[in-house]
Amino acid sequence: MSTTLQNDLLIRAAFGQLTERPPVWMMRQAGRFMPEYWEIKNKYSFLEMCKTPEIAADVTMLPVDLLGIDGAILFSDILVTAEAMGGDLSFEQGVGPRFANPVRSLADAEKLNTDCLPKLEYVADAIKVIQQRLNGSIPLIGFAGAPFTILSYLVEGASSKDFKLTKLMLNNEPALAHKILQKIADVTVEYLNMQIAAGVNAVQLFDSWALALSWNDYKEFSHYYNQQIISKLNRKDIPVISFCKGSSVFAPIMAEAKPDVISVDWNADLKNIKQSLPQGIAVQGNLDPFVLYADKKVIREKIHQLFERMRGEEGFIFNLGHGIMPDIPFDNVKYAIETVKEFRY
Ligand SMILES: Cc1c2[nH]c(c1CCC(=O)O)Cc1[nH]c(c(CCC(=O)O)c1C)Cc1[nH]c(c(CCC(=O)O)c1C)Cc1[nH]c(c(C)c1CCC(=O)O)C2
Repeated sequence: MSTTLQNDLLIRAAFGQLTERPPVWMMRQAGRFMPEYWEIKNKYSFLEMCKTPEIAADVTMLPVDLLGIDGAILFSDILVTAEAMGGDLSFEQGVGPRFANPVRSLADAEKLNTDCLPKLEYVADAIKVIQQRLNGSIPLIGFAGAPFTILSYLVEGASSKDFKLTKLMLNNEPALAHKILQKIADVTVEYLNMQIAAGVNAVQLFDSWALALSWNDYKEFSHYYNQQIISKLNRKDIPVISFCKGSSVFAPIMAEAKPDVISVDWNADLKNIKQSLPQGIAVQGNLDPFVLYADKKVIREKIHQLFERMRGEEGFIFNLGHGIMPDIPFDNVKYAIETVKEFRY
């Protein structure tokens, strides 16, 4: 697939090559910071948008057409796997995701359905529509949520600041947590392989809230499952990107799962992380997204600072350390992308 792309910078960098400039895409690049997103969002609910392939494709294409990024990311959400497994999911304005039936007991866990791939068929359909629209221009990145992060939403029933109930389960009922995590991992393998079969050019595993875990808990409740998933993907020429908040600390463990790319939050020095990893693993990141609120002069300086630090490093994809916030000015995002694209090593 990658050999036929007009712009394969992202794929080359993901496979550890030195590129003429860093490829750029941004987590949450199709979202509320774009007025054009709201034009669509005002007409449909978020889940309707995800589940209607033509609409998911329209939203996926917004940053492609308006920002000129080097990679498109499928418009969907990490929580669709949990919904397909039986989670009663809704997204409320200003509240975020909610599961009306949180999973907190063995009986709840047993109800989770792992035979749910047909319910996610709309994602494969969306991928096919998006690939027609992209028409070989840039790679399409598919994704899924990692089991620990999905578990946290299923247990808490909503976004959480401290993951109190989730950690209580890990500590008091580890066997229950493992039962749920294994079910999520099994679904995630099938789901990502479905996305690969439908035509994505790369996949990213989002373990956004791994940051909440201690070193040992990360190994036991997160890494163990991420490694299983990554080892079971039909990767061939499809690079696998592993993202978590906490990667500044967990990168050495993440590397053991053998992803092609580790996506790094903004706490660490990216070159130090890169050089500490086994040969051949690429890095993605790691601009603090809050920089995008600043003056353009500052945005430019911080991007160039990162690039100078990464000069000569093979396998570097520019991205943020986490997603774009909804109130970041569109103009600043566009400026940041132009700044990356003008740069040459
Ligand atoms: C934790 C997480 C979620 N979803 C996701 C993560 C992991 C990435 C991260 O850590 O930011 C991943 C995600 N969510 C969305 C995408 C689409 C592609 C992209 O542009 O990156 C991706 C890759 C769309 C979305 N997912 C959501 C929106 C906003 C929906 C709306 O319009 O109200 C979008 C565009 C809703 C969502 N979905 C989720 C939350 C917490 C929320 C509400 C809070 C928030 O908006 O940040 C769960």
